[in-house]
Amino acid sequence: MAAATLARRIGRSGVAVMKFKSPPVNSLSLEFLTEFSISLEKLENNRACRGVIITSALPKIFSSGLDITEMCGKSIEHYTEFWRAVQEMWLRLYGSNMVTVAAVNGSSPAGGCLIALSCDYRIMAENPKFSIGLNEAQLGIVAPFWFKDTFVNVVGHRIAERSLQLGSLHPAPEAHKLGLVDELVPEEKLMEKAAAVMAQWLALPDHARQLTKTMMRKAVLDRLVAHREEDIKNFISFVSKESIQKSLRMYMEMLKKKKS
Ligand SMILES: CCCCCCCCCC/C=C/CC(=O)SCCNC(=O)CCNC(=O)[C@H](O)C(C)(C)COP(=O)(O)OP(=O)(O)OC[C@H]1O[C@@H](n2cnc3c(N)ncnc32)[C@H](O)[C@@H]1OP(=O)(O)O
Repeated sequence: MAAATLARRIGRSGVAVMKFKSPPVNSLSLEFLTEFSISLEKLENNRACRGVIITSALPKIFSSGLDITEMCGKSIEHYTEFWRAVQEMWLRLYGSNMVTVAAVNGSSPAGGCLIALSCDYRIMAENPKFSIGLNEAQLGIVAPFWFKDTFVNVVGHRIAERSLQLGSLHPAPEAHKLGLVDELVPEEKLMEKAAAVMAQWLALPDHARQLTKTMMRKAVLDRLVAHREEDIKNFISFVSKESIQKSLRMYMEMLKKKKS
C-alpha cells in the first residue's frame, strides 16, 4: 500500500515501533486506516511482539485526524466502508493485548487524539505549539459515543464534557495538566522515554496485565461491537446532511486559506 507507510521494527525486547508516514499531515484516510489495522493485527498475532510504540515520522504532526475529504461528497457505500475502517482501527487498538505507548511528537487533533487516547500510556513532546484534543465540535460535527467513552476513561467525565463541548485543542502543557497525556518530555528524549515506559510495563507478567486491561476496557469495547451497524447508519445519516457537508467544506477552505 502506498499512502500510509508504517515502518515496523520488532527489537529483541519484543517491542515494535510504528511510525506514521503519510505526508503532509498523517490524515487518516481509508487506505491509511486499513493499513494501520492490518499492521496491528500482524503484530497482535506475532508472539515475539509484546508491545508497540506509536509515533510519527513527520515533523510537528502526530496525526491530523480523520481525512476530511473521505467525508465530503462521497457515496453511501464509501461512507460505510470508511466508517467501518475507523471502527476497526479503534477496536483493534483499544482492545489490543499488547502494551501500547503513544509517543506524541506533534499536533494530534480529533482522530489523531483518539489514537493516542486508545493507547495505555501517552508521552508528548513538551512543545506548547503542539496541541491535542477532540475538536470535532469546532468543525460542526459530533464525536461519536465511543470517542467520548475513550476520552472519559482517560480524563474523567467533567473534563471530557467541557473539552468536548468546546471542541478544545489543548496545548501540550495544558493537556498534561488535564491528564490527557501522562508525561511531557523534551522532543529529543521522546523515544528514549517511551522505551523506558514500555520496559516498565513489560516487566509484569503478560497474562495479569492483559486480563486487567480487558477488565478496564471491555464494557466500552462491547458497546461499539453491539451497536456497530447502528453507529455506521448514524454516521451516514449525519455526514449526508447538506448542513454537515457545508460545515466540512468550509472547514477545509479555512485550512487552505490559513496558508495564504
Ligand atoms: C448523535 C450524532 C451521531 C454522530 C455520528 C457521526 C459523527 C461523525 C464524526 C466524525 C469524526 C471526525 C473526527 C476527525 O478526526 S475530523 C478531522 C479533524 N481534524 C482537524 O481538525 C485537523 C485539521 N488540520 C489542522 O488543524 C492542520 O492541518 C494541522 C494538523 C495542525 C497541520 O497544520 P499545518 O499548518 O502543518 O498544515 P496545513 O494546515 O497547511 O495542512 C496541510 C494540508 O493537509 C490538509 N489537511 C489537514 N488536515 C486534514 C485532514 N484532517 N483531512 C484532510 N486534509 C487535511 C490541508 O488542507 C492542507 O492541504 P493543502 O496542502 O491541499 O492545502
